[in-house]
Amino acid sequence: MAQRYFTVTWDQLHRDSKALAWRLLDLGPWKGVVAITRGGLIPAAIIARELECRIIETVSVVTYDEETKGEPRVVKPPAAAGDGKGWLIIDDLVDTGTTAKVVRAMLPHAHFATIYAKPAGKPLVDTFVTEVSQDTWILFPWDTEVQFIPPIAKGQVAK
Ligand SMILES: O=P(O)(O)OC[C@H]1O[C@H](OP(=O)(O)OP(=O)(O)O)[C@H](O)[C@@H]1O
Ligand SMILES: O=c1[nH]c(=O)c2nc[nH]c2[nH]1
Ligand SMILES: [Mg+2]
Repeated sequence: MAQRYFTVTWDQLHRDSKALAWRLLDLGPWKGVVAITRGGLIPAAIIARELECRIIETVSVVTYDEETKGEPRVVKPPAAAGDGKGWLIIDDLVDTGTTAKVVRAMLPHAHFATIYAKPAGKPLVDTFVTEVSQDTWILFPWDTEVQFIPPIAKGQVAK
């Protein structure tokens, strides 16, 4: 179980996705983008828009059920991307690197980019924007809602 949470708003996600696009701009041109569904879909759409890339392929890997990790299952391979040469793979984050390892094996010549990276998965990523600690769980805007939070003084647990 994560020790802390890092909440990402839609605004922040858009900003960080654009920051990633800036880092990728001079590394292209790209034949297309491979989005790792589902978490990579929205970042991939933002990045493809910024890089003026119209070709988007998907690869579906299921590794987690909420915060519980299981064996990675490839539900859909990235058929259009060949061995990955000239293609850009986008995911929202790398955590343990399990998903990245599976996708890299399918597309060994692609460039792998994520918005967020935790230390264990970082060596598997070519380009990322923000590092968070391994014990942090990132909460993405599609998994959360705005809700009432009690004042700090009321919410404190007695020590
Ligand atoms: O580095 P790892 O430990 O493999 O974790 C990272 C992966 O886990 C999440 O996907 P998830 O399996 O939850 O599927 P989803 O994208 O459909 O939510 C996330 O979107 C990454 O793809
Ligand atoms: O929403 C998520 N946040 C995370 O930190 C994470 N790590 C693996 N899979 C994840 N999904
Ligand atoms: Mg995912």
